[in-house]
Parts: sequence; C-alpha cells; structure tokens
Amino acid sequence: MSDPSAPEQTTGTPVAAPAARPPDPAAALSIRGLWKRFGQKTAVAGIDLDVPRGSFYGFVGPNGAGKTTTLSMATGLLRPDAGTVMVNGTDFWSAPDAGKAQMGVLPDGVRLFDRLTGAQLLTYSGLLRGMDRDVVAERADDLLRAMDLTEDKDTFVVDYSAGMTKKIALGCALIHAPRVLVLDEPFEAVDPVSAANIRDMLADYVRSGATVIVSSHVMDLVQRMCSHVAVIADGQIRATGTVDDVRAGGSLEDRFVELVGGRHQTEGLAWLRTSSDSD
Ligand SMILES: Nc1ncnc2c1ncn2[C@@H]1O[C@H](COP(=O)(O)OP(=O)(O)OP(=O)(O)O)[C@@H](O)[C@H]1O
Repeated sequence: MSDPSAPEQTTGTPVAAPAARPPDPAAALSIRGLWKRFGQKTAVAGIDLDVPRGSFYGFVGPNGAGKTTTLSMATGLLRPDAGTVMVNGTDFWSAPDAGKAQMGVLPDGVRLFDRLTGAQLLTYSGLLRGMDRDVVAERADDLLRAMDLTEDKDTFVVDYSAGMTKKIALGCALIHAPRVLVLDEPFEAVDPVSAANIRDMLADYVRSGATVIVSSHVMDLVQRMCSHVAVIADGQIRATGTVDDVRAGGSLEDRFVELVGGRHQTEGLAWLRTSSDSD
C-alpha cells in the first residue's frame, strides 16, 4: 500500500521518509503506519501500536478520536488506506482469513441475525467457526450462564434490550476461544452486575494466556481492569505503555484529560440556567 505519510516531493531531489520500525512478530497485535481517510476527514493518521501477548489492553480516546476505525482495520472489517497490521506474527491484510481465525470481535454498532434466539445465535456463531456441534452446545450453555442470559436463551435477539444484545454479541465473539479478543465498548448499556461478571471472565481469560483489547470511555474501569493502555486523539497515539506508566502516579482520568485536552473554561450554556424564567 502507498504511504500517505511519506513527505511530498516538491523538487527533483528524492526525500527519504523516516525509517519505520518493522512490526513486532512477538506481539499479539502490531500496527505500523496505519491510515484511514473518509473524504476530507483523516480518521486515523499513521498509527503505530504494539499490544503484548497476554495483556489486557485498554484503547481510550475522546469521541471521534479514531478508536473504532483503528479496531475495524485491525480486525478485517475495514481496509486501511495504508499501513501494516500483524496478528501473532502474521500479516493480517495479506492473509485475512488466517488473522480472523485467531480473533474474536465485538464490533461497535453490531448487526446480528436478530431473528434467531440467543441460544441459536451462539450455536450459529460456533458452527460458522467450524466447531464440533457438541462442543458448541456445551460452550453456548456456559456462555449464557456467564452472561446471565440463561432465562432468555429462547427469546429472539430482536426482543433483547441493548445490554442483552451486547452480551450475546460478546458470547458470539468468545465461543471459539480466540487467542486475541477485540471488544469495542463491551460494557456500554450492560448492567453493573453483568459487567462485573464479564470483567471476571475476561480477567480469567487473560490469565490463561489470551490477549484482550477493549475500547472504553470509562477511565476508572480501564485503570482497574487493564494492564496496558493506549490513548488516541485526532487519529494519533498520544501515549502507550502499562497503565501505571501512562498514569504516572495520578489517575488515568486526569492523565487522559491532560493528554487529549478539550476541557472548557467557559461559563457553559447560560440559557440552561434560565429555564425557570420561561414558565
Ligand atoms: N464511514 C465513515 N464516513 C465518514 N467519516 C467517518 C466514518 N467512520 C468514521 N468517520 C469519522 O472518523 C472519525 C473517527 O471515528 P471513529 O468512529 O473511529 O471514532 P471513535 O474514537 O470510535 O469515537 P467514539 O468514541 O465516539 O465512538 C470521526 O470524525 C468520524 O466522524
């Protein structure tokens, strides 16, 4: 792929682009020079990222920072304009099927076959992954229990609440026990008890050697749950490392605000304080 980050040639003298570090084959996910433009909008502007194997990796940034676009390009849902994505040492975009086989993905705004029941959707996902029917049945029961959905297993997914839909989609991403699990906002709309159960399950999964990558806006959650974090803003990485390194003794939330800016010093919306006058 061509590299839109390469300096433009304005004279006859070739201009060398800075030497890029090659992707790290030892990482669960290694990204180099990733770009995506939508018309005039640059959503992802040359991202480099290494997610260590066995890490619980938080991906955080303000609205519109480029998290979903980056994760979509890292999981085969969106083709990059430029750059390399390596999953466990394999170049993803030259062999997407091999990459996808190792991954479980909970995309943002997921579209599901919602005329299936919860149990049927899990079964379908497992069979699609080429799994044995008995193993699928066993794991589907386990996942329904872990997601607190056993009682609703015969309800059509179209009749699920937003949180229940999120949970069944997470089950579909997990059923083949992928080595790398990528979850875009997994806890959005999920109740606190279910969220705690899911967090425990994911922590267990990471302890067994898997890698979990989650995007989230909830800094407190990322600070408590994740071992590593990347902060992204305006399509660029602002900080990466262990959570302790990035927060540097403070809270991750304070560090996040410091890194991405955007706090308003204004008086706010004056008309909101006058609503009682209009009675
Ligand atoms: N299909 C698209 N067409 C045009 N612009 C897009 C498209 N997808 C994303 N963008 C733009 O790219 C930028 C990054 O969007 P993205 O969804 O990756 O952000 P995000 O960090 O996931 O945001 P949020 O936290 O709000 O979900 C935004 O400005 C968005 O408007």
